[in-house]
Amino acid sequence: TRSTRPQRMLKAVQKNATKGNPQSVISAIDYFCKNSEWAMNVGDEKGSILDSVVTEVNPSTVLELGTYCGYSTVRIARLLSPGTKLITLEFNPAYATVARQIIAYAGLQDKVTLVEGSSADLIPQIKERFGITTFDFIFLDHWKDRYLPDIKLFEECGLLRKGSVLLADNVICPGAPEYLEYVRNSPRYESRYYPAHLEYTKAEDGLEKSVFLG
Ligand SMILES: O=C(NCCNC(=O)c1cc(-c2ccc(F)cc2)cc(O)c1O)c1cc(O)ncn1
Ligand SMILES: [Mg+2]
Repeated sequence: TRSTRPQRMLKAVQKNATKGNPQSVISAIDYFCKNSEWAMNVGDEKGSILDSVVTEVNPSTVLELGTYCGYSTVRIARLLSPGTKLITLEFNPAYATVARQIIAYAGLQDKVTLVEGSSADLIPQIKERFGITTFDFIFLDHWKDRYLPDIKLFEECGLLRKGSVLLADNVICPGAPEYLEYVRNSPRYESRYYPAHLEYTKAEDGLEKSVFLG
């Protein structure tokens, strides 16, 4: 039977990247998406903004919602201080299987805990299952209609502290209008929009960075 796009992306990484070299994995995926098949990775333009925010925050506790093939997982994990791990949630088992292999090819498996399941189920379990009190940095890149309910869940579960940084992909395309309205109008967040483009295209998109004020 025909391979899937994530499987073809993995093959491209195994063919064109160097094992244990995260930058070469990132470049191989971007090359595949620009020259072979578009895929919904955060991409190089928004990825550079992600890099700068992660570097600025230098987080000790990190959560990513929406692993997909692990592109942004590799981008984030390669910047973390030694001993720091990130938790990434993926609902789709086929995506998770490819992501584990791409993360391992980059040599970052010891810095990543990939959990399969829905954010609605997993967020309330995080404190107990992973011994986390609060997150320093959260990257939202999963189902766009889950951004708002999940940020409310973070608040309810006490997973945010004064200064926690949330960075959301695709706030313009496909869009997360209710989430934007919430973080931009809530007195509990300081929000800033980083304009960019939908990965590998000229369509408008961007990242929204929101700092929890406590
Ligand atoms: O599709 C699941 N997650 C990906 C969420 N991410 C996106 O949907 C996403 C989409 C786009 C996008 C933009 C323009 C366009 F024309 C088509 C797609 C871009 C992005 O950067 C994303 O991040 C999924 C499946 C499943 O079965 N269970 C749980 N989650
Ligand atoms: Mg995205």
